[in-house]
Amino acid sequence: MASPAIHQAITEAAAKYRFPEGRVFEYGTAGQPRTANSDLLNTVVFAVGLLAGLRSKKLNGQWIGVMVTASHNPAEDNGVKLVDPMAEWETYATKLANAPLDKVADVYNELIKEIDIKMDNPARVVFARDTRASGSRLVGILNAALSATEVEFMDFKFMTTPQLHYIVRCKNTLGTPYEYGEPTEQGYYEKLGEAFKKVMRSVKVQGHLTVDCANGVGGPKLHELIKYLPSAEQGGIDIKVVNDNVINPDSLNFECGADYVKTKQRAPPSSKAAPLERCASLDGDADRLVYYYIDENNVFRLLDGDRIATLAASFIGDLARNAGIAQKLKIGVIQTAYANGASTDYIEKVLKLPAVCTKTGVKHLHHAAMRYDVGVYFEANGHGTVTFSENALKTIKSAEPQSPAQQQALECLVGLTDLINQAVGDALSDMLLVEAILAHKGWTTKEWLGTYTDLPSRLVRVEVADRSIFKAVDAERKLESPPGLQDKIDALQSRYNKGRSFARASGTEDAVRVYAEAASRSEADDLASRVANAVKEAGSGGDA
Ligand SMILES: CC(=O)N[C@H]1[C@@H](OP(=O)(O)O)O[C@H](CO)[C@@H](O)[C@@H]1O
Ligand SMILES: [Mg+2]
Repeated sequence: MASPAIHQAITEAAAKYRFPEGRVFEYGTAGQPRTANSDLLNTVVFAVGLLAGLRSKKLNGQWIGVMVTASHNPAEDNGVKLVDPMAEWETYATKLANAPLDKVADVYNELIKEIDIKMDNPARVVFARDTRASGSRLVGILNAALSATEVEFMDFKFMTTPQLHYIVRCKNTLGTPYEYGEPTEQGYYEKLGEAFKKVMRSVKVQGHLTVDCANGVGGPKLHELIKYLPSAEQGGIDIKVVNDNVINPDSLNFECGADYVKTKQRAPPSSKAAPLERCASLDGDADRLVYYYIDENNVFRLLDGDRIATLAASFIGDLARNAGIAQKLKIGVIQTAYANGASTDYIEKVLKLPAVCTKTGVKHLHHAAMRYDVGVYFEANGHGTVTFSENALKTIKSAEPQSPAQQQALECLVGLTDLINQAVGDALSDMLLVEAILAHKGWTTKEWLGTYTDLPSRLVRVEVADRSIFKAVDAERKLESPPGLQDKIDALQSRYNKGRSFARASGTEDAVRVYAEAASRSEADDLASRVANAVKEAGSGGDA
């Protein structure tokens, strides 16, 4: 039980908010309630603050992170993510967030009993926010919840989501053999800068890179990171930062950023990049990254998360072989059903690595990646990273090189384990990884694109009356409900050369997403629209 003083403090603090009438909050794909109107979030953020404290107590005072962001979504949206998501805690969060405000303290007490929390344990929380205007108000609410429950906390102000993950990992490993780094923003830049220098010891980046920061928190943070990187003359990267306006809050994710580029399949209209210039886009909280360029025929060429995954897996595989430790490292690539079929083929047939498909949402990919010594995971939209197991770290760090070539490969691998943010997908760290790999391979984006040819694909959003009737199975590649719809999709896709299509309810939007790919653009479009029609019919109660 909470002390009567805490119970009262919670009730008093909660009395300042108004529960949004008729609203039920749910957890989405990213474990993050998000809403188009940030005013509705007050009570959710308050609940998340209470819960973060409980979670920390449950873990004997481990630091828990809370990030206030709505990522790639419009500027007026906001949301909140817990660093260290745990599936069963999502139900607790839902309970707290949906409790009437005068009952929040009672529900808090019920949870203490249900989760069996020792109230004498310390509770520690760190939080940060992206550049959204509503962020400061929401952080104030977090502050109120944490203060009411006497939780120790640190406000890291503006940060990218991966930076906050980094801080949490550093704080929780401090003084252990797995110490991750200095738990400060500067520590983050220093770690990446040092690691990048190590990985780049024998090579040079060719040409320059233009980075579109979605007018989000990634802009100022990239400017900062650049100070810790070797300059172009020293063999480092010549980075041109664009869309780094955080003064005008409405420009966030507006006609720019990784989500715009991936979904619209085009460069931001503001882009001034010349043909063949290497470009990258981050999303609003800098945990997604995509690359692209305009080719000599003025055609837009996208290098998305699938491409980053295949590039990283191929490079790390080569390094492991060159270092003489390939037999000791089990490498796997984790994707979702949205990965282009050509990338999966390339992973299995050319790289000869296992390709695993999980449900959408990085929490699922991350989990699956941890089953490998080196787990490369990326969503097609550009969110991902590489995880190294304890065994991998030990093998890499203790291997005795038998030749200068082996030594070089080992040093590079050691550098990669520091360069890659193993806590979470991190656009800034992933960008340095891609730049380093291209430099090592001596590749331009054109050669990178040439590794395989994407199958034309189409993603369609279908609005239905009730998306909850669409129940997916088999890593969300098949629907078990509504009855009969999957048979229809199967029949449709079998009519197209290399046809593959699936439908699943979005976890973040009130819609069903339909994906289709096939050998040609017209076939992919046709398949997508037919499956979308079947979904629409089934969703309106018609005969599927
Ligand atoms: C097709 C697609 O890109 N889906 C996205 C989207 O999830 P949905 O459940 O599809 O709405 O948002 C998630 C959170 O950002 C992201 O992890 C996921 O990849
Ligand atoms: Mg994001």
